[in-house]
Amino acid sequence: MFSRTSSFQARNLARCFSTSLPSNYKVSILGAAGGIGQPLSLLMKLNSDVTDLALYDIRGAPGVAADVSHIPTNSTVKGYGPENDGISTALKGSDVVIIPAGVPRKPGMTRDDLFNTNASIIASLAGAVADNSPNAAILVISNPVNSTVPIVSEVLKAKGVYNPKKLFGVTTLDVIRASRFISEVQGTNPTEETVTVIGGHSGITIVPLISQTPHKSIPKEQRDALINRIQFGGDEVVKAKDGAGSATLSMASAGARMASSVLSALSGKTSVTEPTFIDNPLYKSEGVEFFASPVTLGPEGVTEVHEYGPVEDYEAEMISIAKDTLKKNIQKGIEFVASQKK
Ligand SMILES: NC(=O)c1ccc[n+]([C@@H]2O[C@H](COP(=O)([O-])OP(=O)(O)OC[C@H]3O[C@@H](n4cnc5c(N)ncnc54)[C@H](O)[C@@H]3O)[C@@H](O)[C@H]2O)c1
Ligand SMILES: O=C(O)C[C@H](O)C(=O)O
Repeated sequence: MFSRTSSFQARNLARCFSTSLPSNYKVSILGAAGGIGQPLSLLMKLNSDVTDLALYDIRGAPGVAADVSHIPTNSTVKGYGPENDGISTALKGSDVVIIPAGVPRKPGMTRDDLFNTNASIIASLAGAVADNSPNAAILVISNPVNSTVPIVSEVLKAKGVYNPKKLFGVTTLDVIRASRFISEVQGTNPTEETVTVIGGHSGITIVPLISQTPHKSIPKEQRDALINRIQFGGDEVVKAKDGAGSATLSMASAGARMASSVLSALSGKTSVTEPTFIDNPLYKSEGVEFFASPVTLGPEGVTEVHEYGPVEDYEAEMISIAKDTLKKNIQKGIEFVASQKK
């Protein structure tokens, strides 16, 4: 399915410059009027690879579109609601579809507690993507990512349009948190810190590989606290927002970074390596169908899935624990779609 490499030494963001082709892409955002959707719409309006921005939400998208459309960049913006089958028009011709639609956590909830509400939202949006933009790259932000990505995959399979090279669970927020948090501990510049984060996107399934950074020798107590903060960074924001939702602005920044990498690779301008939660060939023999690995992106989506490389014993143990939880989360998504067919 994908090519693979035997080890991954490069940092999370390796860019190999090739030809510079003009880009001309349509991007749709589903859930565009939400806490993530609005700043993400703004950031995609600022992306020069985008010429057509379609904003869809069950409420409020035309207003967001009117607002963002006044920014003088080279793209047109249109907003769509559910009336007149707005989602079909929004999706038609899309090269990239970004999905932050769904409910966020409140204090005391896990991401898995969102499953009952978000699973059906995601399944229905995935069906619309399959019908209207089957060749688009799909970036799933809605939680629980460990289950919503398998849901999208099952829906696309049922519609006969599944391309595993173009389905991405967005785990970039874990990556940017890792850079920020490690720089706080080490007193360094966060823009120069890169940490490979693998596994999934919830608590113990988030595995930052500190041993592959220049800071592998930080004292164990400090290191454990750092890993815990990266794994549970989402809870920090949920607690601070005190019932008003979860991370939106940092998430928009992370989502825009991932979307920009995908767009840049689609155009053949750059080949970028980013960790992302994909239908992963590397761990299927262990029963783990999806796993976030560093992935090189190209004009057809995923071109290479990288092994995570050498890790220390404590990290190997974390990876093993993450895989056990991931198997259950993935199965839950698959079973949800199967139950809808009955
Ligand atoms: N992957 C990550 O790292 C990450 C980070 C932060 C948040 N999230 C998740 O992203 C999701 C959105 O978070 P938010 O803070 O933007 O929530 P929000 O409530 O502010 O916005 C969600 C938006 O989705 C819209 N929506 C609901 N059902 C829809 C449907 N069927 N079609 C189109 N739009 C629909 C709502 O109208 C709303 O505007 C949550 O599930 C949250 O847990 C993921
Ligand atoms: O924590 C959440 O529920 C939102 C998001 O997944 C995050 O990591 O911030």
